[in-house]
Amino acid sequence: MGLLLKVFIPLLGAALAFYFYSASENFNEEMLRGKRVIVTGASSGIGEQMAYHLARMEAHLLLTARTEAKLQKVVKRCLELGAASARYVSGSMDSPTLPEELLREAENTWGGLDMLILNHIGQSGFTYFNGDVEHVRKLMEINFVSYVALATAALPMLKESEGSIIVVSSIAGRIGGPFTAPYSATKFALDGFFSSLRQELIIDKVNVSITLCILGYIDTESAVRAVSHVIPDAPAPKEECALEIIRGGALRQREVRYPPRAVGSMLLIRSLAPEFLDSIIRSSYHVENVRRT
Ligand SMILES: NC(=O)C1=CN([C@@H]2O[C@H](COP(=O)(O)OP(=O)(O)OC[C@H]3O[C@@H](n4cnc5c(N)ncnc54)[C@H](OP(=O)(O)O)[C@@H]3O)[C@@H](O)[C@H]2O)C=CC1
Ligand SMILES: C[C@H](CCC(=O)NCCS(=O)(=O)O)[C@H]1CC[C@H]2[C@@H]3C(=O)C[C@@H]4C[C@H](O)CC[C@]4(C)[C@H]3CC[C@]12C
Repeated sequence: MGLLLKVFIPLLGAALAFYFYSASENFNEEMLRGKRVIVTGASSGIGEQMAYHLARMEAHLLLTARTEAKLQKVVKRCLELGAASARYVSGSMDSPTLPEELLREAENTWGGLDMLILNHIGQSGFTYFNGDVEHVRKLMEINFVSYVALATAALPMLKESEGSIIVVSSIAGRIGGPFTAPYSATKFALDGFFSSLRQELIIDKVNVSITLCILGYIDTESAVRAVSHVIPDAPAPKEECALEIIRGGALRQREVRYPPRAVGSMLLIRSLAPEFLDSIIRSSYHVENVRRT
């Protein structure tokens, strides 16, 4: 039984994940040439790396995040890398007016939109839930409600272009591990909303694809800072992660899993033996290093 769980099931998961989600055969970077793409949370981490890949692919870019100075640098680099055009709108996604402002900018500048990449997250710690309900409310607004508002404002243009919505989520949006209760809730909510919306678009014969990205631990500065003292695993590279997200979105896949083996194995074990998975997660963390707030 031990051998079955440790070796066979992860291998089977990896094989199935490879079969269902491998996209390398059909992807061509020219698919993105001249496309009009919005990337949120583009001032750092995975969002920044997606902007650089899209720039090399000669897409038109509209980037957003709060920090103007960082966005200016990312836009400059995108233009050096070959973006067809690159601009930004700065602001916080807890503002209810920013989604419409951003989509108005896309309409005025480009007259349409091909791809909306929803990637930003608000600040949250990796720690025990301390009862701060106001934090949960605010994080829901930034990590979930603003995604809904952005997709809603973008849909008329995406219907016109038969475009794509890419939603960056996490394994924490499928499996509730410890120390991420508010964050995990926002990511579960994304799955519920966008999976339901996908069904409605299909029923209405609207050709707008929705790709949900289920990511494991990635080596962005903020993630490593938050968890490296608790999680001993090596994080996966943000550059490759960013490319896999774009690839999956361009191919209109329902789901992207990255890193595929780790994420696929966890999801498979959870469906077969959820309590066993919970205990593996608890025992693999250095819980003694978790700082209470
Ligand atoms: N790194 C990881 O291990 C994993 C990441 N993910 C997901 O990947 C995505 C990117 O994560 P990652 O690159 O690590 O995150 P980062 O912390 O590196 O980047 C977060 C981005 O969001 C922006 N942001 C933060 N607060 C706000 C706000 N209030 N309004 C608008 N923008 C905001 C930040 O810019 P600024 O501060 O300038 O506003 C930044 O551009 C997220 O959706 C995350 O859930 C999923 C699983 C694992
Ligand atoms: C705690 C991280 C969020 C850090 C943060 O606040 N970022 C915003 C900074 S900013 O406002 O200044 O821009 C979490 C972000 C991603 C999480 C990781 C994840 O989603 C995958 C795993 C899920 C599992 O359930 C727990 C471990 C994870 C590696 C998880 C850890 C917490 C994050 C790094």
